[in-house]
Amino acid sequence: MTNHTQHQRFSANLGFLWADLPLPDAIRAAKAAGFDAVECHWPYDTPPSDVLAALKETGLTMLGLNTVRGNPGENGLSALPGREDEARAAIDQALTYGFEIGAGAVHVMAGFAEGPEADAAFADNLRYACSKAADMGMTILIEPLNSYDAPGYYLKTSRQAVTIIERLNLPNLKLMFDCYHLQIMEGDLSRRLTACLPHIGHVQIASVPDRGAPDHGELHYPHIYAHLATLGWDHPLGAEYKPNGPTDATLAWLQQEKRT
Ligand SMILES: O=C(O)C(=O)[C@@H](O)CO
Ligand SMILES: [Mg+2]
Repeated sequence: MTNHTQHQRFSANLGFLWADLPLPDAIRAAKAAGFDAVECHWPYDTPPSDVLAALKETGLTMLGLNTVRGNPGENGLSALPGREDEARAAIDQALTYGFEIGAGAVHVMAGFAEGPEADAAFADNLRYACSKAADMGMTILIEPLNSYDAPGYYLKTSRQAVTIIERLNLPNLKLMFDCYHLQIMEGDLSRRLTACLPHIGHVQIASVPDRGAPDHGELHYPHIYAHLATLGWDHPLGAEYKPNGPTDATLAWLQQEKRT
């Protein structure tokens, strides 16, 4: 039973939802299912004109996309010392593609790294990304990932991300608050959402610990939705979960939220 009055809106993360469909068809499927927006991971194999056509046809907005991960086994380039040229090429690629399809944000992926040289590389690459993104009216997101799924990933906690955001003090540098990752790493999500709110650019959801639909597991999402409503959060929440079957068969939670 939900207890919130303000409806949250939801964005389908097409990196996971309808991942078996070509991206334009996944956008159409998200619209048919009742999502309010879409987001993706790595759309680069699809011509941006095809994505744009599907967005126009459905009236949905693509909220964001990721920079490429790099070589096989890598998970981003921007905190890797000595890889600045590749990191910036990845940032340029994401911003150009994102701008063309009207996406508001690019998630700059840090990669597997640690230590002072990684800190410096990440800061320099974020300054570069934010300056270019500002010229395009876009936001740069950084996202802590949990250490079970991404052991050794540079960004591990919201605390670390907020420290970077506050130190760099760039108006278009924001936190991707993925409830799934942050529940695993830090918990205390209600207080953490409140504390991080000024720095949050996007919120994502999935069940914990299995990263399924947000209707089971250790997080009670109706509470999170209500809490976000009290904080005045009104951007669509990114449904970034791994369907345990055909995506359309996993959407009871969305239909329930639309009914409340
Ligand atoms: O894994 C996540 O969570 C994401 O949001 C991806 O964009 C990063 O792999
Ligand atoms: Mg995420």
